[in-house]
Amino acid sequence: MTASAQVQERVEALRELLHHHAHRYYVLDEPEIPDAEYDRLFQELQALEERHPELATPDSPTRRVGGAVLDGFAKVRHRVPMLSIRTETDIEASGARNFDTRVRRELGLAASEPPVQYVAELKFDGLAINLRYENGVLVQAATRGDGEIGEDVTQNIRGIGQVPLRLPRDAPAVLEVRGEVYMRRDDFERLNEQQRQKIAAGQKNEKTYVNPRNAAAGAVRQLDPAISRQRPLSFFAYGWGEVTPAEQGGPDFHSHYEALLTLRSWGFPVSARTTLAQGADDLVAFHQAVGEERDRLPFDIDGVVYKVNGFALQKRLGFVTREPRWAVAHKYPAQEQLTTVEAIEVQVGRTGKLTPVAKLAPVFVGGVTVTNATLHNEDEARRKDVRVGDTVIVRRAGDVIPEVVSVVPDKRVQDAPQFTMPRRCPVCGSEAVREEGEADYRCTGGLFCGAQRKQALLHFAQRRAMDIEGLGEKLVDQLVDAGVVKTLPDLYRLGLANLVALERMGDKSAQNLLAGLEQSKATSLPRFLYSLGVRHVGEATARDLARHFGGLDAILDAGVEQLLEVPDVGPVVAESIHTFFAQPHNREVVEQLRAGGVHWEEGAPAVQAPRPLAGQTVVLTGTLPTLSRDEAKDLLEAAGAKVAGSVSKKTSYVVAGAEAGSKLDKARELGIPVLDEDGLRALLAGG
Ligand SMILES: NC(=O)c1ccc[n+]([C@@H]2O[C@H](COP(=O)([O-])OP(=O)(O)OC[C@H]3O[C@@H](n4cnc5c(N)ncnc54)[C@H](O)[C@@H]3O)[C@@H](O)[C@H]2O)c1
Ligand SMILES: [Zn+2]
Repeated sequence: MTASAQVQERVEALRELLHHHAHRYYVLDEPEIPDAEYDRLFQELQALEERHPELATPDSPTRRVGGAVLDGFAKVRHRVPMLSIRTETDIEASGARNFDTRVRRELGLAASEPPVQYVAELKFDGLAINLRYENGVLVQAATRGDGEIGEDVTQNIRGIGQVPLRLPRDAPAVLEVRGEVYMRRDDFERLNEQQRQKIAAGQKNEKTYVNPRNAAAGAVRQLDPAISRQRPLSFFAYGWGEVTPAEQGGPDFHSHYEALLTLRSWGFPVSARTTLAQGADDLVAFHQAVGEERDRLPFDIDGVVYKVNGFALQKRLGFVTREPRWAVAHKYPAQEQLTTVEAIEVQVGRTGKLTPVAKLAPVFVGGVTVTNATLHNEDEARRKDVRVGDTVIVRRAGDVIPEVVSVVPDKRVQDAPQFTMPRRCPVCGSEAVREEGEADYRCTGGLFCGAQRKQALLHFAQRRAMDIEGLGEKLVDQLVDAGVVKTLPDLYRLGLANLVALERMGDKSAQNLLAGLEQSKATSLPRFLYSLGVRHVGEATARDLARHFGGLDAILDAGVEQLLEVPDVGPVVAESIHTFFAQPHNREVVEQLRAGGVHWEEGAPAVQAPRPLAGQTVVLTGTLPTLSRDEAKDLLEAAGAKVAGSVSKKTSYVVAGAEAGSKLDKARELGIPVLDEDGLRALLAGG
């Protein structure tokens, strides 16, 4: 094989790959590889074509912009093509000099001539939109498409608050404004959190988005404008297309910067970071400064853009195929990279939440080396189907914890097992439970679990709990970090010697803390119960439990059924209390606290009317012959039932009177027992 046949083969392979990935990215909004990977392939092809011009073809990805138009949208032919921007490959700040050198050379400027003036802008990571205004009214919004023909997405763009629908009087008769539709990082995180909740609640057709750009593109190219409107989108203007010419009464601009300022005066958001720059030094400084700010920006950028400011100079520089010679994109380290998963571990948070975390082969993402990435929860880990050995895309943007966004499917290692969430806490071995409708598993060993130590101590010491004077966050950190306190009872074993050995702890504060601990021992049952930090047991529930059972032992041994008899305690709360006290380690801690001197006055169990309907849910519909709706409700609640407003699989009974409507139909459909007023009375009587 000759070298040139090899090169030709490589060129063809690259084109095929790039076509495939461009289609996934631009048309389907479902990229399979990170941008950095795409850019690498793209630049390899570009370099080969530059070295072997005979291999260039007009349909090469290097000659064409973006992707095709999605079915379902009307096509829009752009009056002025929407181009791409060349990327400077040297990502060091000094790479900016390459652009200035090229510009000066092409303009034939001698070294002695003054610096070229540029505009330096952020390169927003969203998607380009052309907004067309006629006589001051937004008439059309279109995506870039292949640069010549885009998609009409006017309905979806109208919903973006930052896009003006009307312009002031001094705007020209025809004005096309170009800019980027993007999603802020916080909006993106919130959207994905909502999506995860929906998935946890069993909504099958929902998905999470891989990054803000992808979420924005999906929202803009959403065929249902109602769904699109629920997606929080933002907009920045950075250019224009067709504009009424000056000789026909249009604006008479001479520079890019001047035009941007005017767009701003007409109500378009132009980034405050857009700056005039004199020569290469300013560009280098801009790249550096923005690079330092990047993590703190509220939105993703993948680089900065430099544009020659003066229109006269721009004209002299002109265009090559798909990009202007007067502009360049200068990138930063990519926020998404490929790496492999070495293990999947489960971490336990301060509050007991279990999070699956992928341990990665170290990879440089968004400017730092990353070795851990979150998989969020069981559903997400399964939906993405991440397995040990997989090649994955990792994303790290801003201060957000790095996450695995997707698996590269054709790199799956055979026989890698699917991930399963452990049913026990990996730190303390207590049961891990996932409550209905929740996305997360939680460790139930709150009093003993090493991961939850600090949280448990802080909660215990709170004023509304055991009220331990002088035990705040700093001291808890110190005590735990020094290994002096592991579980709650250790607090009552502290002596002066342990305390004064701590840094910055004087005799006096140590004495005060010991006194505070001593005082806290005399407490009340509700306070004590609350201080244990049982999930769903707030102060009110603690009080109800104490009143109902009278003493602690009855609570420790109560089954779910008995717990359900406590007013206001529903199935989720009952289950949580029961599971908590079923953990041997938690019970041990409670015993040790009592043995350590924590005490209260116990009462007698409350005498309770019988509650034959505890744990049942009843729906009322229609008019009953003698009981009013409120009376029926009171009777049911007094008997321990919950009265709900709608019928579901969980409904125990439906009580139907005259003119019962759809609730009755629903009950029949689901096979739920239907009672009349007599039936209701029999039920209340326990029969
Ligand atoms: N992951 C994949 O599979 C895949 C596939 C195709 C393309 N891509 C990515 O798409 C990008 C390249 O495609 P492109 O041609 O759309 O973009 P580009 O890099 O050529 O840049 C042009 C685009 O930059 C945007 N932009 C943001 N701020 C701007 C500003 N201040 N001034 C002017 N333009 C600004 C506009 O949307 C414009 O269309 C790359 O980042 C590439 O990695 C990824
Ligand atoms: Zn645990």
